Amino acid sequence: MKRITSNFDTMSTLQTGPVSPTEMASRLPVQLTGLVAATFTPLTSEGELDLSVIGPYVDYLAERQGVRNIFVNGTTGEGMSLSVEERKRTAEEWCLRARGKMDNVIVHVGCLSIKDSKDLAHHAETAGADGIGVISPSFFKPKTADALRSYLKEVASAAPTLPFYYYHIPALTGSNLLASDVCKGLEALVPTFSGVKFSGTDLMDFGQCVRHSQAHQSLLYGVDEQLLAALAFGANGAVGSLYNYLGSHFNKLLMAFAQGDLVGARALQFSVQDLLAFASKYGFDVAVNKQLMSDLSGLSLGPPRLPLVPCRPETAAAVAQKYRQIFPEA
Ligand SMILES: CC(=O)N[C@@H]([C@@H](O)[C@H](O)[C@H](O)CO)[C@@H](O)CC(=O)C(=O)O
Repeated sequence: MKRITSNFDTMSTLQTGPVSPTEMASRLPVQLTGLVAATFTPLTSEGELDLSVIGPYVDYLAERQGVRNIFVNGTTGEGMSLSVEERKRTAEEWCLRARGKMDNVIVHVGCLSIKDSKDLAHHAETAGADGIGVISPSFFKPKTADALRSYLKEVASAAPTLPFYYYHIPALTGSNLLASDVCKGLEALVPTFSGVKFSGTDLMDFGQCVRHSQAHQSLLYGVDEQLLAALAFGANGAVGSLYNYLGSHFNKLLMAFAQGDLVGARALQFSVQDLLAFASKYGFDVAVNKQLMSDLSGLSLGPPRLPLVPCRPETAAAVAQKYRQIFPEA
């Protein structure tokens, strides 16, 4: 694992007084780029954590999908449905098993209670994570960008050596704050601010995040079926669930885009959209997605946790069949 905390360690020992945001930025680690798989959390059929699957899962991503970064305990990982203790155990196992195999393990630490978020942020640091991500609280929602920035500042302060990513996912948090507003001036409050995980469809907002970002920050897009559009706007990478089983396909898309082959990149993106258009007829959600990943990878990921209900086996089988038809080489 490429530990990217060392610059922060150096930073804290060298620091003798207040450091300007510009100086801080020059000490930050290099950008996170490429694909980041948002991992599922393996559960037993009784709904308990099944940590034994995490080692083989890491190998599958690295060897079969060419994916070298993971985002754990996020939406796909049902982080908000796990207890704090379960989130700690899961994060520890991912960090342990990813060592030497993944470049970055980013741990999502957002909770409804700021105390729990801070506890998880601190824990991620001690567990050896390479970064943390935080969503907006979603029950009492921050009414202003200022309020959310204050919240993010406090959570980030519990992991002062880890790169911090603001995780924008408005459809699930119900927050109507623009990510570009939230990020305005965030580096002055959060010295570790390293970018945004943008799981929204408002490409103007995304464009504004890119436009006002700093060179060391990563703009990671999270709506996999329209990644190509975000690349055109300047995304540095992508975090999403589909990279679990379409990582090698999306790596081709990234390559085609980098080489200026827009026709090729578009064809690769359209085939993903074809799969999603088919799957959405079945109500494609984390439950269906998790079962699909189990079927395609052979990893036993178990059921989702309530309130998500298990996907009917016929549904996952139909989507898996479509996947094999569209991606015969995968
Ligand atoms: C709402 C949702 O689950 N979005 C996914 C996407 O990867 C999504 O599954 C994909 O674009 C298919 O719609 C990610 O943005 C979520 C994510 O990165 C995470 O698990 O934290």
